[in-house]
Amino acid sequence: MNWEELDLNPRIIAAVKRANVKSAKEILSLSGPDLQRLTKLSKADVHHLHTAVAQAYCKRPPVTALQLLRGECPSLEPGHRLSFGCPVLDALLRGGIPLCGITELAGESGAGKTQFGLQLCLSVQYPVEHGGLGSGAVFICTEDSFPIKRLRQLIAQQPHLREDLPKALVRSIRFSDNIYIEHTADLKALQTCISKRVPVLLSRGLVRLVVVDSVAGLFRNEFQADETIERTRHLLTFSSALHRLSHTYHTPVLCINQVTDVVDGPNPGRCDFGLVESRVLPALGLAWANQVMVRLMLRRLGGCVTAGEQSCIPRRLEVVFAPHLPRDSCLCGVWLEGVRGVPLGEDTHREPPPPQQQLLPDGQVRTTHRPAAGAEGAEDT
Ligand SMILES: Nc1ncnc2c1ncn2[C@@H]1O[C@H](COP(=O)(O)OP(=O)(O)OP(=O)(O)O)[C@@H](O)[C@H]1O
Repeated sequence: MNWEELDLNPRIIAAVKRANVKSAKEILSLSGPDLQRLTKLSKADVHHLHTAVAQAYCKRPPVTALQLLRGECPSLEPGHRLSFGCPVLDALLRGGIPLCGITELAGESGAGKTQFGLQLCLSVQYPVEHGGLGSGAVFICTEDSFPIKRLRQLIAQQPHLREDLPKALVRSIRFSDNIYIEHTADLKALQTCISKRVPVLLSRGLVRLVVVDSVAGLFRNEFQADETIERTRHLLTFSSALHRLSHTYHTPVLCINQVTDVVDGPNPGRCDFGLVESRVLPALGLAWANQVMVRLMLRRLGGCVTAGEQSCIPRRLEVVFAPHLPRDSCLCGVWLEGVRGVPLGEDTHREPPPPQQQLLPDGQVRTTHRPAAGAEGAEDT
């Protein structure tokens, strides 16, 4: 921060420099009494300091609609995205997940969706030049309790995942201090969290990523099959609150979603975004799909993929739709150190045999999927 540009008495600026306060963010997130203690300034001086810094921030040029559309932010490089911390995944998503709008990650249970969410909570904390946003994350759990053991493991393994970064930088970040965990057991609690608690964290600059794990559970549980209009109304209220937060604070929002089985086979009348071949579709239907800017699908495949001494069940991360991306996919795995893509050429993935098709007496075709040799009961190691 260039303190000399602020409309402040040089005495106050000197006190701030003496106290080693370096950024406007630090000033705005400290309370008056804390700033007084640090700078040894009077209450009136601290009030002037807070006001001058806040005014300087308000004078930043407004973001235009075109900038929002391109994912640009005046203080960031145009098109800056939140990196996954893995070159293969980042290449698929052209840098990572966009800063504006809702990114959905759908997949079956055990696909590794939560692992992706946790990894983003860590990568957001790296400085902008290393693909992060230099801030924390808020992780909203709606069903299961927060996987704290796995988070600790991922933090301990960060030097291995981010081998591209200086070890001292990785060790200097206090990852667990910057992840705010919220548990919301019902829709009312979720709305309160999104409309009251999350904005406080965002406005204080404490977080720059919102993860909701997951969206489907609460909306499925709280409404009966004949209450679709009411459910859609709540869904739209929820999604518009997320959009407001994302656009106001230029913050990526990751919504984890479950999938539903396709029971009636391919149906040309149903809008499933080219996923007609799939046996599962993201939950919550078209009303929710229209609120999502980027839809990603994560699938567990058969077979096994190895890297060094580790092996795991391969996953395919697929871009279903996104305004800036083609339909594409990449192979990845959930390893001890986190989610990583498998680069082409290093692909040791053994594909399972192709599905067998059998014509039944009633004219229908039965498809049987067989696991790869040696993959039955395979577990990630
Ligand atoms: N320590 C670990 N090392 C390697 N892989 C792990 C580790 N912990 C979890 N996994 C992998 O991640 C998978 C679970 O991932 P995750 O909990 O993210 O799934 P999910 O898609 O969120 O499932 P659900 O919808 O049931 O919550 C496990 O099946 C396992 O393959």
